[in-house]
Amino acid sequence: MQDLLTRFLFPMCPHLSLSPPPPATLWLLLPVCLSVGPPPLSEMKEKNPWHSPVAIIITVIGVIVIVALVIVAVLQNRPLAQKYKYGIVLDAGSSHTALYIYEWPAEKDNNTGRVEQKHSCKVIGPGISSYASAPQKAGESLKACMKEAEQWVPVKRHPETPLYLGATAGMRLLNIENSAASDKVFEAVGEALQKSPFSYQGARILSGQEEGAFGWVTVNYLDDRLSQGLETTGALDLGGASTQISFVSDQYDGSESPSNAVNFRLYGNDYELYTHSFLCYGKDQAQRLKLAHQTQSGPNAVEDPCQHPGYNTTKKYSVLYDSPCVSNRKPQGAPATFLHTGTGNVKQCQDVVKNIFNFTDCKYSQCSFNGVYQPSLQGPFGAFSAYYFVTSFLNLTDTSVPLEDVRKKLERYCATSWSQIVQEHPGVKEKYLAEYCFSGTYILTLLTEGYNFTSESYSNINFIKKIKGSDAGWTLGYMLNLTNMIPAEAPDSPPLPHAGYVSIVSICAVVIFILLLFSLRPLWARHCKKQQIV
Ligand SMILES: Nc1nc2c(ncn2[C@@H]2O[C@H](COP(=O)(O)OP(=O)(O)OP(=O)(O)O)[C@@H](O)[C@H]2O)c(=O)[nH]1
Repeated sequence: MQDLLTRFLFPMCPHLSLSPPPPATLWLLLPVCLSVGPPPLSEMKEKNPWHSPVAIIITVIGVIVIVALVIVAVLQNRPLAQKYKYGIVLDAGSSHTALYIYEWPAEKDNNTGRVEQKHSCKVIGPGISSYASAPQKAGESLKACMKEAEQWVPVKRHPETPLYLGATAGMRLLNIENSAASDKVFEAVGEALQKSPFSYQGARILSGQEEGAFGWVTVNYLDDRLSQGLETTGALDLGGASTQISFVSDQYDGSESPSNAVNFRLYGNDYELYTHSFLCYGKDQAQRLKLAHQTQSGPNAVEDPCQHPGYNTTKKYSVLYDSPCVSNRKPQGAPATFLHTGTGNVKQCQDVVKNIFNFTDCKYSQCSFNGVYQPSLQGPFGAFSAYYFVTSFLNLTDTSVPLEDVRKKLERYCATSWSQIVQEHPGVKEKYLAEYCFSGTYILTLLTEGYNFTSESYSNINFIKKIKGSDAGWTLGYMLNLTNMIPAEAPDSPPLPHAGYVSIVSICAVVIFILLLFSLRPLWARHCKKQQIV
């Protein structure tokens, strides 16, 4: 382009220069050429207005002003080197504890930077509620993950990084059963966490409602539905000891069954959320409920349609009934153990599973089960935790597959002999392998008969583990809430990005310079005439 200007423009404006100026200034000289206009042919060789001091001074000042403006624009709006803040949440669940480290840009105003999961660590051993008889061990069990966290969070950020521990259904049950033991576990856990270099903010039991609501916040935050005010996704969480359902329904304003309502104002939008947590209906406790139903009469042996043919193991009554979910049903005079064998029949398994639900009692306009109000299902749903573990193992995450085909697939899986199942999945823990037939059947029963998903609405469910790299679960929503990371009102966003500011300032500078040259046109004309007279 510069070559073109040198070759074609300057011959057309010979009054500007005897020799072409340096290429970088060609563009700046172009408006001068156009504004001044060519002098009479006779003068072309003798008079060159560019050689006048006025022209040189104006050009130099113009160039300096433009360069200065562009430098100021670039420096003023230069994005700062990215610095991060961190937050840590320990999810003390019934089956195990997991630690999550979250990270977000430090320089964002109003805490509006996007929060992402940086790392997670699975604590070795059972959930903290299992340490009721040896509370110190609950604290010790967290040490390895806490050490890992110290390495993931930069040392200079340690003192300002908040550390929270939230306990769910396992501790809810222990608290019901033995509140003194639950306090001791929290004491031991608190002592261990206070020794960490982070800013420990305390440990507490989340209510079922909080667990459901924060799971819903997590899913919708990660999907950017809250910040953009889009239709929200419902959240289905299946834990070991409890299960949660949370969604927004046009039909629900909190007037019917107000205890299921949670109100949020997020990014300038109001949400009236329906949420319910069913204690004892997590995957592990539901299996206890089912086995308790099967052992009502205290038999020596149980033939279980939810176990594979060929499965057989001896189980203790004392272990099976060691939970507040079933302890009051322990059969009198039962033997110490029973032989648990499998027949692998899904239809019969579903019939047994249905016994743990009460589908008939309902004092509201409509219910899910156990007399709990539930408005009509609405919108898409994200199903996570054990919903995902089980459906992904069984290859059932594709909800566009008709429910009938899903049932047939499960039927074939349950009917497969136990020895074949063990042989085909050498890397999977036997504890999990022994559960998938029951868990798959339980999930289908809970969704269709419990929550009333139909063959049609079933396809609105997405079985998910992570969203954009962060685990789906209540922990992120909990931290966002405690650190006020979601503003109630929509934050003001800068009208332009950095590159936009620089471009606009540069364009304005060039335009001002051209206008300046045009405004000096009469002066140029006089100057040229003077030269002519001389
Ligand atoms: N198959 C399989 N099951 C898992 C895995 N991890 C956890 N589970 C089981 O899935 C169920 C749900 O796990 P979590 O979401 O961690 O539940 P939790 O937090 O312990 O339980 P709650 O306190 O009720 O929330 C439990 O029965 C776990 O034993 C896994 O990797 N594979």
